[in-house]
Amino acid sequence: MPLPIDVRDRELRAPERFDIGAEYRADLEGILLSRAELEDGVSRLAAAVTDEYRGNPDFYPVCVLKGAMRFFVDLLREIDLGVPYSEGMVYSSRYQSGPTTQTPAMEFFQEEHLSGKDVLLVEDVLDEGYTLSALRERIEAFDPASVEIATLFDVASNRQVDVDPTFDGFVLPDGFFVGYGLDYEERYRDLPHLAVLDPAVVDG
Ligand SMILES: O=P(O)(O)OC[C@H]1O[C@H](OP(=O)(O)OP(=O)(O)O)[C@H](O)[C@@H]1O
Repeated sequence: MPLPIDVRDRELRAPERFDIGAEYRADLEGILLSRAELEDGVSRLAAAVTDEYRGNPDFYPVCVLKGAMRFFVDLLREIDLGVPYSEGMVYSSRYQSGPTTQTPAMEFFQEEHLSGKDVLLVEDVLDEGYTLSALRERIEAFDPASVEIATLFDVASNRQVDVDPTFDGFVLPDGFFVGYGLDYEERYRDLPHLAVLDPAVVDG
């Protein structure tokens, strides 16, 4: 199956059918992608990234914290370029206490290492696009050789600014997703599946 995998029309499955605790199940409307389906998507992305960067010591994957942490580790575990390369990370958040901002708060680690590198921004979800647009602009100021994007999830219908991923895992419908790094008020990142949160949890 070619990437991205479009799951916009897929039906949710009942949380009771999955190996998750009752404390979680009560808060979920349903499961869109199981752990096994996520693993398969990550493997396909890893193969595509490997094909593109094989033998390139300037490959510089950057983890966009915190949401992409799990995806980043799982992706890199399956990438073997045959040469040593280095890795970076950036903390980025649009959702500080207070209203959502278009420009994320961001903090790079070792941004001087970006110069001359073939940067791959590794993101859990590309939604409105403000985050990756701002990150890319900031990275370009450090004179990298190239900047590409790998996202596991893509809510393409929500895009507000022009950002296209080079490596795109799953195209999602609009919805409030949690799991595999995605959170609601910092909870549910640890859920191994991708689920839709029950609106009652958000509405209180
Ligand atoms: O395309 P956008 O509409 O800008 O949204 C996508 C961003 O939102 C989430 O991060 P968030 O700011 O919630 O921080 P987190 O990674 O710590 O959850 C997600 O991890 C992306 O970085």
